[in-house]
Amino acid sequence: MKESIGKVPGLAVILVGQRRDSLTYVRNKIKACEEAGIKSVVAEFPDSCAEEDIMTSLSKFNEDPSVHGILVQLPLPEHLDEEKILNLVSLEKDVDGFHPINMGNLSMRGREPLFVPCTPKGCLELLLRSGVEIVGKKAVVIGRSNIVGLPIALLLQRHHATVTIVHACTKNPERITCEADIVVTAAGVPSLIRSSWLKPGAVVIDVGTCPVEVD
Ligand SMILES: NC(=O)C1=CN([C@@H]2O[C@H](COP(=O)(O)OP(=O)(O)OC[C@H]3O[C@@H](n4cnc5c(N)ncnc54)[C@H](OP(=O)(O)O)[C@@H]3O)[C@@H](O)[C@H]2O)C=CC1
Ligand SMILES: Nc1nc(=O)c2c([nH]1)NC[C@@H]1CN(c3ccc(C(=O)N[C@@H](CCC(=O)O)C(=O)O)cc3)C=[N+]21
Repeated sequence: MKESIGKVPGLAVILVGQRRDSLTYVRNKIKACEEAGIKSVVAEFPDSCAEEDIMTSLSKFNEDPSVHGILVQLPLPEHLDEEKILNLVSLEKDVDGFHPINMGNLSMRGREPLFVPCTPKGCLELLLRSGVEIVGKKAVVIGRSNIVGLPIALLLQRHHATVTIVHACTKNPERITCEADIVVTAAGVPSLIRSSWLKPGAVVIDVGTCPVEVD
């Protein structure tokens, strides 16, 4: 990085609590940073920490010129106000793309967000690099979370697909998915999609990961 852009980019990660999945994801991110020549720092807080502690740490990262990107690992413990915390992340450092202004710009025509959430961006990239036509196609996204389902749906719409979102309250989801040319599923429910849910030849991306017990 230093050689190619003359600077060492810095990533700051805020990690609250000891969730096993979060620890794994953060470890993977740090490893990816090392491989890419990005300097990373992790600010770790106990589950019981005060909101103020996180806000103070975030403000420091916002002002630190050696930090170019900030990630707040989600989910946060219940007692913390996710909205308040994510709102404080500087727009220019919001590499997750979770700030409401970045999400808002993603959803508006003619606007460009500074960052797009990485998993949705990866899904779109996968479709584009695989030569899947998106314009005018029927796409169904299963899940509407802020970090996966919603931004994927918005991205597909930006690429001129006709998008339907299926969620936990959707009646007869099978009838909707079986008409889709493209299905992106991110519900976190294993074995939700059966073959009868899909049109032959449909392109399917399964974003979901689900831990299963093996003996
Ligand atoms: N590979 C990757 O990079 C990533 C993978 N993931 C994985 O993707 C999955 C989704 O993650 P995330 O979006 O954070 O999860 P959330 O739990 O926040 O959201 C799940 C979504 O799925 C919907 N849903 C739940 N059950 C059903 C159902 N039976 N039928 C239809 N829709 C349903 C929910 O609907 P409702 O809104 O109505 O409750 C909700 O919108 C998880 O398995 C997660 O591990 C997540 C991030 C990155
Ligand atoms: N601020 C924030 N940003 C996130 O990007 C974010 C988050 N919070 N909270 C939780 C979700 C979940 N998430 C995943 C990332 C990678 C895999 C992934 O790569 N899974 C590997 C396995 C990884 C492993 O277990 O070693 C796989 O499916 O092959 C899954 C899920 C990111 N999230």
